[in-house]
Amino acid sequence: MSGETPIIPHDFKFLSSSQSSETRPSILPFCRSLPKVELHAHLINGSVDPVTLQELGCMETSILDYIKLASLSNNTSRALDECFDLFRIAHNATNTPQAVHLATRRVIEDFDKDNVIYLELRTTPRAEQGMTKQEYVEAIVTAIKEYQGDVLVKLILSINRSHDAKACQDSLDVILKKKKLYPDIIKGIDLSGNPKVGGFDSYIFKTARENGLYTTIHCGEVKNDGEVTDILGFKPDRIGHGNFVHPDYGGCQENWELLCEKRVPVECCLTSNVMTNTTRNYSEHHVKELISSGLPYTISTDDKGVFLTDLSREYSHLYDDHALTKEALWKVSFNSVDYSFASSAEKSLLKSKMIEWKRDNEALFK
Ligand SMILES: CNc1ncnc2c1ncn2[C@@H]1O[C@H](COP(=O)(O)O)[C@@H](O)[C@H]1O
Repeated sequence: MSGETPIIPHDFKFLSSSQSSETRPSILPFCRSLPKVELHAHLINGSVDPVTLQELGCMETSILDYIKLASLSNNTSRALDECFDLFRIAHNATNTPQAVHLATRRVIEDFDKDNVIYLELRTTPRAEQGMTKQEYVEAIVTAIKEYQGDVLVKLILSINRSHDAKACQDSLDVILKKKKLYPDIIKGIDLSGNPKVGGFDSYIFKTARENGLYTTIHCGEVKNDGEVTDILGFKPDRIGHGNFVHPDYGGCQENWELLCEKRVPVECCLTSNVMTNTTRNYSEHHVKELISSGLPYTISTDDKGVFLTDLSREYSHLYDDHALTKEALWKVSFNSVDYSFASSAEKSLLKSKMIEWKRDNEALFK
């Protein structure tokens, strides 16, 4: 790629670095070397980075559009809708099994470079002209199986909440079929998509659970108290975002109490929430409430390609904006192993790796 025009202009202003207080700037190297666990990453639309889009033949103007939220001020109520408009860009660039395969490989390599030791990717089975939903999933599973590096990779298949009942049932059929074929890779089912559209259909998730899939559901990414009650009542294995649960953050007391009672781990995506304007800023993010109440949570990137972030940067915000110690950062990653959909044997192995890393890197904690 040398000699080509850089995709990201040199004067590009990254929202995540300009908004963080970054009082102790030296934390990023620690976060980089920390072995990390990523549990909430949307594969194609979201995690594919600008360089890979270029490799896939995407036009430069589209690539700049794809990352425009990372430079815009987020104080617009359109930010979340704009984000969903942008997702078509990566979809257009990945409409063959070969492109989906390459995109998956590159996303795994990116997380590998960031010292992620366990990665759960999630994606919505998608049909295109010349590609069925089954072929789409096959291309991703093949890329995961071929990958030879150090990251343990699992797949969560998503249902898009904006799709009609027939399309959701069709996706569920594909998901259950593929789960039977690849039980060690396909571990869970997710509900995602524009939170302002569609809803939670408990039947789909009950059926998935009965068929041995773990469940994670986007919940309270925008205010919707009734839906949050239904989702928490279902008690998924994890929820995504959870911004609008606590009454001080636009939710309600009943739902907060339900979360405290059920202790469903929350996948927190700070930069994504700041950029889509579903939280005010990093330091006022609702993770603050989860930390002070001792509730289970994990830190994730959501859409690292769109928001120009990575998991190390997300961890650095816990230190800079929520005053967590290095020891506490390590514990967040360590605890995330328990919330993952890995097998017991895999969890033990991951935990041993983390304990060993800590023992070998005591000096970094001083
Ligand atoms: C910003 N917060 C978010 N909230 C809800 N759903 C999101 C999301 N970010 C991404 N997605 C969901 O993931 C899809 C892209 O990945 P795949 O093409 O399936 O791999 C998007 O189309 C959307 O449905």
